[in-house]
Amino acid sequence: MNFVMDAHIALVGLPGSGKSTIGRYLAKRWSVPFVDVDVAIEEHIGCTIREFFAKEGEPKFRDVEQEVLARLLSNPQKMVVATGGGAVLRPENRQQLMAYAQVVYLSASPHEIAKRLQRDTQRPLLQVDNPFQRLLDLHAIRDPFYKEVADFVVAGGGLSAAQVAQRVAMQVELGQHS
Ligand SMILES: Nc1ncnc2c1ncn2[C@@H]1O[C@H](COP(=O)(O)OP(=O)(O)OP(=O)(O)O)[C@@H](O)[C@H]1O
Ligand SMILES: O=C(O)C1=C[C@@H](O)[C@@H](O)[C@H](O)C1
Ligand SMILES: [Mg+2]
Repeated sequence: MNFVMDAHIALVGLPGSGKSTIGRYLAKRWSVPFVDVDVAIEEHIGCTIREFFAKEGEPKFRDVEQEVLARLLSNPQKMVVATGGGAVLRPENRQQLMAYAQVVYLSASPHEIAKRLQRDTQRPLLQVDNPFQRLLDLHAIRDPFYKEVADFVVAGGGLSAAQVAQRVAMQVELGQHS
């Protein structure tokens, strides 16, 4: 594919919206590195995010997330970056994303995500009695932030991950030529 990335491509969206899955596909398509901020954070802290949440709490996690995200975005090598679902909560992160990346919001309904993640045990914020209600609450708070930072919003309702990835690729590649 003859597409030259002049900025990082960052994916934002709720937990389970497909950032890691679709990010990997895009990086392969464009032959650039893929970085999952959650994985980079786990390398930095030396344990899982779930363990870190339990030991240190969410505010400390957000400090680490901010530091790791800023470091990754300052890399001159252009990459596809899957952000953590809550990265947009901090204004500093929103500014960094808007300054150093083209941002794609993978918009998916809480209902669809709840179905996808029925058996998930790794996402600390969803280990509650009613994960669907939690997703509704997260969506209400975060949707305006995701939209604020996004250059593109791609809705994935009823599409497979491969189809969503295809849509994102088209939007970004067309955007470069418009
Ligand atoms: N469009 C889609 N249709 C169906 N399943 C999907 C779609 N996108 C992702 N999935 C599946 O949903 C699950 C969650 O996707 P993924 O881990 O990529 O989300 P994420 O946005 O990276 O989540 P997190 O913020 O928690 O890291 C995976 O099992 C993935 O295969
Ligand atoms: O939605 C969130 O706040 C989070 C999502 C994950 O990607 C991780 O960054 C962490 O579990 C927090
Ligand atoms: Mg992920």
